[in-house]
Amino acid sequence: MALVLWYGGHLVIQSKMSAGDLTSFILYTLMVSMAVGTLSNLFGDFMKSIGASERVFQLMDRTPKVRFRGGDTPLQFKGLIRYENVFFAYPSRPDVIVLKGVDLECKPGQVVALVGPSGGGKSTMVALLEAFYYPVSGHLTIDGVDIRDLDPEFLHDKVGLVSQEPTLFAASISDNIAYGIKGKKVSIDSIIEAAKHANAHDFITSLPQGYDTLVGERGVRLSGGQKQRVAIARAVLKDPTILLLDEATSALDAESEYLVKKALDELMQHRTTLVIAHRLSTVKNAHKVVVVESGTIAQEGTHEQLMSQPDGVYAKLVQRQLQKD
Ligand SMILES: Nc1ncnc2c1ncn2[C@@H]1O[C@H](COP(=O)(O)OP(=O)(O)OP(=O)(O)O)[C@@H](O)[C@H]1O
Repeated sequence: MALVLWYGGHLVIQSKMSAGDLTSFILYTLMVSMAVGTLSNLFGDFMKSIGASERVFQLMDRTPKVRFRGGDTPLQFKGLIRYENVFFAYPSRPDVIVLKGVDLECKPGQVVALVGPSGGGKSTMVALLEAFYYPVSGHLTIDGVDIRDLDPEFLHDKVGLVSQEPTLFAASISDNIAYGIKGKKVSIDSIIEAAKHANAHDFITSLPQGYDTLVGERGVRLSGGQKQRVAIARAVLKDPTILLLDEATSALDAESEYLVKKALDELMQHRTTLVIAHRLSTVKNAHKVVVVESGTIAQEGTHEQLMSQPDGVYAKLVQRQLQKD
C-alpha cells in the first residue's frame, strides 16, 4: 500500500495520473487483498473441516459390539427380573471380575434397593439390565427371556433410567422431556402432564419462555434439582415397566430434595424398580434390600430383617453411611 501511495503520488504530481484514478486504484487493491486474505482463511477452514469430517465418518462407520435391533418383543411384559449366577467383567478390563455369581430376583412391581460400599458392583448390575453389556456367564432374564434374546430397542422402550447426573441436551425443556419417545408424536399436553407428576411444572412455567426454554449444553442453565425433575418427567412420559434409579448423592437444598423425592416416590409406583439407594427412607420403604459387596450379594432381606443382624454388613452400613435422610 505504501509503495502504491508513493509511486501513485509521484504519477499524480507529474500529472500522469489523476487523483481520482489513484483513489480508485487504491480501493480496488484493498478489495483484492481482502478477498485474497479471506481465501487463505477459507483454506484453513477447509483443512479443518476435512479433519473433522474424517472423525465423523469414523464414528458413523463404527459397528457396536452389542446388537442394535432384532430379537424377541414379548407381548406381555411384566418386569420379572432374574440374575442367575451372573459373572461379569468389563471388556476394557477382562481380567477384573466385577460381578462374581450374582443371584437376585425382583418381582413385578417390587422396589429393590441396592446398597453397599463404593465399587461393589451396583452400577454394573444396572448397566447389565440396560443391555449396555452382556454377562460373561450366567443368565440375566426378564420375564424368563434372556436379555441377549430381547430386541434392544424394545428393551430400552420398557426400561427407564434416571441417573444421578441426568443427561440433558442443548434443546428446549419440552424436547428434553419428550426425548426417547421414538416414532410417536408427543403432544405438549402429555409433556405438561408428565412435568406435573415430576413436580417440575411450576418451575418450568416460572421461566420466561416456559417449556420452550433452552437448557444449554448438558442442562447447564438448570439447577441440580431442576435437572433431576426434568429427567423424572422424561421417565414419567416414557412410562417404563422397569425403572432403574440411581439416587443422587449430591446435596440438594431441602425444598428441591423434598420435591425430587416426592416425584420419585410417585414414579416408582406399579413398576419393578431397581434403585441404587443412598437414603435411609428409600431402603426402609423398599420391598427388598440387597447388599452388594465385592461383586457378590452379601445380604438380602427387608430393612427390618437386616437390621436385626447387628453384626451384618447392612447394619454397619446404616450406622456409617445411610444416616442422612
Ligand atoms: N466402564 C468400566 N470399565 C472398567 N471397569 C469399570 C467400569 N465401570 C466400573 N468399573 C469397575 O467395576 C467395579 C464396580 O463398579 P460399579 O460402578 O459397578 O460399583 P458401584 O457399587 O456402583 O460403586 P459406586 O457406589 O461408587 O457407584 C469397580 O471396581 C470399577 O472400577
